[in-house]
Amino acid sequence: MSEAATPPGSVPGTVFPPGFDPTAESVEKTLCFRGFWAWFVLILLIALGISLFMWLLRKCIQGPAYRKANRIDGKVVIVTGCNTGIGKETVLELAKRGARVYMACRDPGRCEAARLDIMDRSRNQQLFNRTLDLGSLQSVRSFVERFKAEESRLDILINNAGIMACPRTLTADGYEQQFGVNHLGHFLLTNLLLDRLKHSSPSRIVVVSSAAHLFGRINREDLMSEKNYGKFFGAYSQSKLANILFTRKLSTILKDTGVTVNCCHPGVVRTELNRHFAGPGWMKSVLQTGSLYFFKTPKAGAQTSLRLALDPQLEHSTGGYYSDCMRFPLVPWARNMQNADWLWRESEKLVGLPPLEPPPAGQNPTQNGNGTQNGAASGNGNGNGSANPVSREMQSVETVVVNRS
Ligand SMILES: NC(=O)C1=CN([C@@H]2O[C@H](COP(=O)(O)OP(=O)(O)OC[C@H]3O[C@@H](n4cnc5c(N)ncnc54)[C@H](OP(=O)(O)O)[C@@H]3O)[C@@H](O)[C@H]2O)C=CC1
Ligand SMILES: CC1=C(/C=C/C(C)=C/C=C/C(C)=C/C=O)C(C)(C)CCC1
Repeated sequence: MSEAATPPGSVPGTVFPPGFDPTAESVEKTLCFRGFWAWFVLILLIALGISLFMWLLRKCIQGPAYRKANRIDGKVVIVTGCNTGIGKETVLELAKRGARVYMACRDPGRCEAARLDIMDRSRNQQLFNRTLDLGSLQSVRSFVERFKAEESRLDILINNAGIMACPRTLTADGYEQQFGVNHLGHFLLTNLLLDRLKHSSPSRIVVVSSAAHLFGRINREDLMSEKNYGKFFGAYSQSKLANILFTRKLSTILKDTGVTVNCCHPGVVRTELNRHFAGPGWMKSVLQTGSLYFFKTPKAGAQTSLRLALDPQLEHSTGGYYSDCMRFPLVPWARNMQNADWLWRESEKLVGLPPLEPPPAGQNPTQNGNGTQNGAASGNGNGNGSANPVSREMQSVETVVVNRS
């Protein structure tokens, strides 16, 4: 038997099996990554993959932006709670599009700082600093009175202001703070402005609610959370559910008037809404760091409000709930019209507005739904010495022109 041939370059005497080509193998080996470079490339590829994934995830978290370029030159807009957060970004965008914006804030100093900043960035001088404390029905009335003296029209009202998970405190009128500010203050404000909105139709109301409404229930027996106060899952989520029921009821009241009303969840947004967070410092730090990546920016959080306020395609859409600029169906308890009716009547009494509709048969018009007399929740201790704040409001209703036709 003859031995296999020894190819040139191989160690003399080495025996190779038939068909084996050692030159080809050495070429192959030089093409292969090994050692440091192999690891370097592998790690680089993994890092690139992770970065791409994180970039896509962040894009998804930020959600879609309102991209239509329509302008609203000269349109009159009110935005509540807009010295910071989502409200400030909303005003900035509206100002860039030429709106005349009334910035309705509780702290005139903070409002002025925001107004100057927005004027600078938008080159729009038509921004006005107006004081509105939604935790005081008197402040709401004063704001409306001044606004009506200044403007004969109102094209867009954005009920944005909000307070979350604070310790149990009361509004100036003795109502639980979150229900009072997030729902009742806006309820009165909107009702007092309806005549201007109707006069300016087509016009729009945007209500900034929250996905927290999913945890909410309207607690007819304890609307002011006197017996049981849960900061987030009780009072805040109830107030945000109230925002939605208010939107639903108002959309039926405003049918065929040319005034639309929609509500939204802005997403989880990195703002000052957490200011009452009382958890441990380490948790705050973790959230602070995580939120840089996993929360929306205030600008991204403003996009759904902006679409509801601006999109010509939504001119006739009303009564809807939106998130990430899209309409979403509501859970049954957020479209329960019996609850919406009850809450509407109850809110009328609590803010001292005359009833829009007659009370249901068998109910004393001076009684609220849980059988107690009208007025702040009993024993409210409102701290301003007023014995019956709502009856005082009832009186002052007569002094404010309430055109609800
Ligand atoms: N951030 C989030 O993840 C989410 C926010 N939302 C909703 O978005 C809205 C905007 O919140 P966001 O921007 O995040 O929060 P911020 O706390 O950053 O802004 C809230 C605004 O509301 C104002 N405000 C609070 N209380 C009153 C009051 N009594 N009268 C008038 N204005 C008041 C604040 O004024 P001041 O600075 O003077 O206190 C501030 O301007 C709220 O309705 C909130 O419930 C909903 C879901 C998630
Ligand atoms: C505590 C804390 C934060 C977390 C805020 C959270 C968790 C907000 C959630 C808001 C929701 C869910 C609102 C719904 O309406 C921040 C901003 C990261 C800053 C650092 C401290």
